[in-house]
Amino acid sequence: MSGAVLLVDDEKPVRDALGQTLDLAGFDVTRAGSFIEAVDHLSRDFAGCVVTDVRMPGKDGFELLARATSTDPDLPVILLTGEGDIPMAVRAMADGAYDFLEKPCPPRRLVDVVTRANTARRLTLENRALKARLAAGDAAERLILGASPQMAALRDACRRVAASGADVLITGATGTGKDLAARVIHQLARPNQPFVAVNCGLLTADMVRRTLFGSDAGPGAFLRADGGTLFLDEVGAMPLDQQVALLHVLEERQVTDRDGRPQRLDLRVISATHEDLQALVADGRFRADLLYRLDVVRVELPRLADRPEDIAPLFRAFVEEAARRTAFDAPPLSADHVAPLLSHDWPGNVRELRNRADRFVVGLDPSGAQEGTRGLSDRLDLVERALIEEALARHGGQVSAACAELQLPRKTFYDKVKRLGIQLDRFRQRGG
Ligand SMILES: Nc1ncnc2c1ncn2[C@@H]1O[C@H](COP(=O)(O)OP(=O)(O)OP(=O)(O)O)[C@@H](O)[C@H]1O
Repeated sequence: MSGAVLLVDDEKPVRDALGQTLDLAGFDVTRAGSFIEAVDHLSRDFAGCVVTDVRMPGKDGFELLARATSTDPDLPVILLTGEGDIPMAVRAMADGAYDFLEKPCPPRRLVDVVTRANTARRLTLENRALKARLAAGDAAERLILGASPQMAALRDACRRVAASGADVLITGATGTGKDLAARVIHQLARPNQPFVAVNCGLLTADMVRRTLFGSDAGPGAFLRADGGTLFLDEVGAMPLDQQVALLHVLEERQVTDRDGRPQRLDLRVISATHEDLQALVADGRFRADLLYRLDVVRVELPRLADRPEDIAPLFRAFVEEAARRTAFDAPPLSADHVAPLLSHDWPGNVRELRNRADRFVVGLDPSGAQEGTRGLSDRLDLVERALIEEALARHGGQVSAACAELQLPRKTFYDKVKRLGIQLDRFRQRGG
């Protein structure tokens, strides 16, 4: 997990001693006795750093530095210098050397410098991979992570559904990615158009009516989503009388505006539920005709525990993302961290895994592996930020609703948003 080191020194005893120190510190060490032996290992995706002696018979360490920087200017090269070589080594820093170490080098210093170099290297490679993914893939590829067959099938399903224009029902347990799948379908089919999300589970009957059809406060979600996508989350919680009204709009594809004039709608409706709608129909809590109308195309999301091969890669991706978001370093992940993830059954699915990654990055991991590496105020900031962001997400970015839920005066809320670097825009519903 600590990364690779290409260790180059012509003197075997030095190579052995330094190599052993690095082995013990957990690095994956490749040893080379000369420039010629070393060059074959240099590549643009080498996942670590080079530690090379300066003085070697034949081509020396400076020539290896030149070759490494021409292969990849971001590959860290650490020079091992004798006493007389320091002025040259200092000049070599200007030519792109990462650092230099004077021989004999204390093990602790060697490990520190290599750890720093490899952290920088990991970030470089991650950024490159992210940029490549962003440049290469469509929204399904960019946003839906996971190499399991179920996730490949989900990406395909989103593409097919997007191309079809049909209304969609997304089913799956909490945190499996229903909201994400809806946004991906929208992005693939109607990018740059409004995406309006209504969470039927959070609203009273009267609020559902006003949110969907409008009120004195403004036009309803149908009109706001016109041209784009209306996402009805937790549709199983919709009150029965609103189900009738919804069915009517879905069939007629028109609503009346505030002046009572009929307006034709061009939008896709995506509904989502974690409930068994058929069972709700049997219970008399959901209309069979509405279910039939919503369920034109169905996308089912698998539980995380049913695709265990995705758990560790997703956790890594979320740790890296949390590190970028919080400006904390991503702590190294060892097998000790990954094993408990695989034995857990993840009732909260991907959301739970993502929250666990957030806690891991700030040292609140339940294994205690990172305990003590962050100060108390850093940890409290993260908890505060998570609670505020969750409230904003729940209320579609509406500050007054988030303040009410968190019982915070508006000014205090804005002070915290500023201090914690929360971007309110991220939570505002487009078109909403
Ligand atoms: N395959 C995936 N790749 C990347 N992120 C994912 C994936 N699946 C889910 N997520 C992330 O997990 C979190 C939960 O997903 P989401 O909100 O879409 O779940 P949900 O099924 O709508 O949950 P709920 O039913 O509780 O509303 C989000 O942060 C989402 O981006």
